[in-house]
Amino acid sequence: MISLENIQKHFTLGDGTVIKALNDINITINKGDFVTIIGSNGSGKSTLIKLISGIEQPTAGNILLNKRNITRQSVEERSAYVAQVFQNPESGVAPNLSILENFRLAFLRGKTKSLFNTINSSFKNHTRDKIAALNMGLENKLNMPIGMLSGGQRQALCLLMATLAPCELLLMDEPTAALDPVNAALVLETANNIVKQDGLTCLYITHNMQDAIKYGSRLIQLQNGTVIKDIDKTVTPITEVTW
Ligand SMILES: Nc1ncnc2c1ncn2[C@@H]1O[C@H](COP(=O)(O)OP(=O)(O)OP(=O)(O)O)[C@@H](O)[C@H]1O
Repeated sequence: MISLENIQKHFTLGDGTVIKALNDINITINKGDFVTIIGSNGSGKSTLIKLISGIEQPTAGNILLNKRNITRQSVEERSAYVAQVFQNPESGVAPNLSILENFRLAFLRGKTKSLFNTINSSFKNHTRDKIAALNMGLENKLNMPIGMLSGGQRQALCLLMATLAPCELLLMDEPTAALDPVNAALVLETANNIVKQDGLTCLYITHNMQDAIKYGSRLIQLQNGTVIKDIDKTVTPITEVTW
């Protein structure tokens, strides 16, 4: 589905120092893959995700989506098929808008925002049902500003919102880093269910060894900007992960 061909990403600092964040990455991610990405600090995980979402552009190499070259496409253009959940639950929400209004904005991703004020009862009921499935009791707080919720509650909603509009690729960069273990597990289970139900392709960065073992159908390990492991977990189940 998505291929990274001979990807390099270098950052040049103010003093001329060049940081080689990614070196000659060649990966093909197939439709339906749930790829867990691990690696030590600075190994290039976030940079890889940013290249796929379009936040960063590669220094060299190409990114192909269904054989179409999207290397120079903007984040906005890619938002038609890429959904992203960030590490910080503050990101990706408008804190002063209500839960319902945030869901409306998410639903309108890639469409005209002039439809923002057309929240009808059907949209409200649909949103309530989706949120009720989280079992967090948030379906009764649709008019509450989303900024008043806890980090875990917000992150669970971010995940639902990210996948509200049709998308093919879900990118998650340490989505549970700011959460306690109970909320982290809830968010990951929600993600896992959405990925399976909607048949999404997913890239998920984690520093948590247990999560790296438990979630995903494939595991990629980066080190110093290169891929050092690429394991199909459906063929070779993993019981241990070392950084
Ligand atoms: N905008 C930037 N400017 C300069 N250097 C950068 C920039 N973004 C990333 N880097 C550098 O690129 C390398 C890879 O960074 P990246 O954030 O991708 O690593 P990571 O594996 O996600 O790390 P972590 O686990 O700590 O989040 C690091 O050396 C980092 O300092």
